[in-house]
Amino acid sequence: MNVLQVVLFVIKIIEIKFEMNTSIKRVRIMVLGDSGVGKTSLVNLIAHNEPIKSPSWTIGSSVEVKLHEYKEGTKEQKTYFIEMWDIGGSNNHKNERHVFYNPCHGIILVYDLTNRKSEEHLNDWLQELLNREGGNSSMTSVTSFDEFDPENFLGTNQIPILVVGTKINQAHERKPNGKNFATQIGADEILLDCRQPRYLAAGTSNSVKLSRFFDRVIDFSSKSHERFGNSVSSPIYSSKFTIPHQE
Ligand SMILES: Nc1nc2c(ncn2[C@@H]2O[C@H](COP(=O)(O)OP(=O)(O)OP(=O)(O)O)[C@@H](O)[C@H]2O)c(=O)[nH]1
Repeated sequence: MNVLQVVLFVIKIIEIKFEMNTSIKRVRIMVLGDSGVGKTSLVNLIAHNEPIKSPSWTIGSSVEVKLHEYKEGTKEQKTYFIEMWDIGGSNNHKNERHVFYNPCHGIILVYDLTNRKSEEHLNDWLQELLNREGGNSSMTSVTSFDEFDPENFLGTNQIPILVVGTKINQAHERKPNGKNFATQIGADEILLDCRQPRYLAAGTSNSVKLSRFFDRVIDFSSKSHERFGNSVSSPIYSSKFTIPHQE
């Protein structure tokens, strides 16, 4: 058994105990991006509303859980557990990472605003997840397409994606609207400093975007269950597609 298999085994046991102890449903989000962009810092801020003091290098993955009120303030309001799977960005584990990618009900793509390459790499991260080993083409909603088409991301059956740009406190310039990755895939984007809780404070546009994203993830998870039952896999893309390279 290698380290990743041991980690997965322990996670499975925790999940089984967790399910025995609670009737609250849970959904699972993958948090992806290059090493050092701030995934651990972001996930900690979202889960605990406070910055992490000294984030360590993530080996394999780590999981944080947050309680979320689905459709808060409406008759449909319901509490859910949001699992955020922080996947280590190091290339050392590139070949084994796919074991964490299933099931997946939503994706947070993280890049560093001071590191242009990290935004360009988001397409690779998306491809890696969507074409993951174990991806079952019979469960996907999209066939193949050569050119990126935002419609393929915006349909109600498509997996929700949120793009997050970190280290805004160090960023000097920002690409004009329309040139950034989030705009190209038609996803919501949040820009923040993960060390400052005010960026996700209640009532801010960022916190509204995050809450709306979690609601969409829950909708997507419910639809997956309706269509595919309690399958281990969730229906996400496994199609081949390309996103035009940014200048
Ligand atoms: N100034 C600033 N520093 C940040 C921000 N987010 C993260 N950092 C710092 O960036 C470094 C890397 O952050 P991590 O959260 O460990 O990055 P990661 O993406 O989880 O990295 P891996 O575990 O290697 O995949 C740490 O020193 C953080 O304190 C931010 O928004 N602003």
